[in-house]
Amino acid sequence: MAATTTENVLKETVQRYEEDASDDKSFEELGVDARLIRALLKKGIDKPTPIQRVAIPLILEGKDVVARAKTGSGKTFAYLLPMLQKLFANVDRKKQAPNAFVLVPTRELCQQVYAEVVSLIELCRVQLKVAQLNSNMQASDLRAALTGPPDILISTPACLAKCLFDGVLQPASINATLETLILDEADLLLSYGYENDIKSFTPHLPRSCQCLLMSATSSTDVDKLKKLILHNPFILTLPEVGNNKDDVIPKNVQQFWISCPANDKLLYTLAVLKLELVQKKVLIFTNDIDMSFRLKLFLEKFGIKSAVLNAELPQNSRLHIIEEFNAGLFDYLIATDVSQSKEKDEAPKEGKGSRKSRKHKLKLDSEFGVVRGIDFKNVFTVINFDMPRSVAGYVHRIGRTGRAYSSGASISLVSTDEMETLEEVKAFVGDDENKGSNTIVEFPFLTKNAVESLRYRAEDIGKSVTKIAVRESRAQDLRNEILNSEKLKAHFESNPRDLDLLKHDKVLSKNAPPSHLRDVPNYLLDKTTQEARKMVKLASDAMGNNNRRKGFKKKPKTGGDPLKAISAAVSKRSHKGGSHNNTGGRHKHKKTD
Ligand SMILES: Nc1ncnc2c1ncn2[C@@H]1O[C@H](COP(=O)(O)OP(=O)(O)OP(=O)(O)O)[C@@H](O)[C@H]1O
Repeated sequence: MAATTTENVLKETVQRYEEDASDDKSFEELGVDARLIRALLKKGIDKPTPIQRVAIPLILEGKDVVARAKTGSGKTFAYLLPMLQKLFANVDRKKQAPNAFVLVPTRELCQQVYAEVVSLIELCRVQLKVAQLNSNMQASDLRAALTGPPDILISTPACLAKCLFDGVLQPASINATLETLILDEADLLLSYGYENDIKSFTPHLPRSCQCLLMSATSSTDVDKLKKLILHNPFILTLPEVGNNKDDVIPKNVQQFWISCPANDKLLYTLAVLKLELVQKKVLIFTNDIDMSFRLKLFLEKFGIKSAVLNAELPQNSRLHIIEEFNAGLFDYLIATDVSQSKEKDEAPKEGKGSRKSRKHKLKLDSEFGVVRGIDFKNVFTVINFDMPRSVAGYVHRIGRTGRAYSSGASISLVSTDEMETLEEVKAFVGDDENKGSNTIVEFPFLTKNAVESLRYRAEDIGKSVTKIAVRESRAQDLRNEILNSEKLKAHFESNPRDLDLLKHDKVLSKNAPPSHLRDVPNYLLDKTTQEARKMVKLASDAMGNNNRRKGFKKKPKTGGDPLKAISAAVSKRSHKGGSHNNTGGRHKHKKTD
């Protein structure tokens, strides 16, 4: 009976907050500290996202919160802002352990959250110390990082467990000091094999510790964690305020698919990119590392430079590739989230905490960490060169675009073998064109003629990218990146902000790409294609892509719908009698080549 009453009270309060979320409340009205508001403004952020509107006041009131909101909805600031605000008010210099733990599933995410916290602290000019740990660190390094101790600790659960096991952190100090525990990407923590690690510190959490659990999707794992850590939390489910709860893909992402024979995927990718039918930056997903190199070598021959990102690369390189891509130093990134394809088939059975199963999971996990939860900045287009094997994988991939208030598009190349997955995706997101956004529809801009006009060149070049060439470049890239990684390690210790040291989109082909393949002559383009590429260029302008590159976040004039942006651009053009100042979305920014 008592439980039901508590539940009712919680439900009512959440309902009240969710109603508030649909208001256009400012950060100030949410009670956010003026220093943090100024810091956000410097980052180009002036109004909260729905999840921030609901979660921030609850967290500031000291409530335990479980927040589930779609990818890219701003969950990180939803917990970081109140966490920092709490620390601003109460810096305890005599403590024996950090006041706040932020636990995330991968090292990439540790780095991402760490960078965000450090940047907020610097912009606010407050004296808070943050430490980031990873399981590669020796006990002496861990001890050094925890000397002080820092106010905030960002780590994976495994590394925190290691600190406890090695006596680097004392359970009693945690019990005496910890005020806030945050589990970010909570839907992934258990599947990454961290259950025992989490169980190793939960007994030491003080009762007064505020616990927050953030996730993009709901799962039994999130429920399990909830039971393990939280008592009577406020459950916030905000896929879209007040809408269908399964609606986890941002509305501002236009989803397309193209039916395409498996053997023609290189050709179709070339057509979409070379004919400029999509806006940059572009993140391309493959299920296979060899295929990512094949695609890279192939595109190189046509003057399209790209970088590859996969779990095989050393950690420092991976972080640096993401930083460079985010900084706009190259436009095409080919990522392989291999384990996503293995997830269904190979993941060990749940609940087996054995060393063997942990090891196996961690291997998969490091691969998974390449993509899940990573905040790739200003990606406009996601291309599924290979279809992901699960709908959840699809949701997370597509979630790399359309972050916060920006818009984006996705194109999935679907072979006959992959039709089943497409059907599952369609069943999940819908495919009714009349329903407008948030459905997956056939890509309207790529004509058969346009594809065929490139076939001869593509097949010719495709043949030259042999298995041996792929293997050699993969090995070469790995050697380069291992070398880079060492340089990076040394360099970043003294210049953590320097991005310009190394290039990741280097050409790997032994022979320079033939110059005649760089441009597509106009006679090869049919009328529809010429119109489509003009529209994409204009849309790119209309959506302020040039500004985004410089780090501004500009809300699209068309409310975030790229197709609307296209029509807006077209009508603007016809209004001006066809003359316009066409910068064409081709950004003039410094590249590292
Ligand atoms: N209020 C805001 N206005 C504009 N941009 C924002 C706002 N809040 C966050 N962002 C930006 O939106 C992007 C996505 O935010 P974040 O990484 O927190 O999303 P997320 O919900 O954690 O996504 P995922 O589930 O994929 O990890 C980031 O680049 C962040 O800087």
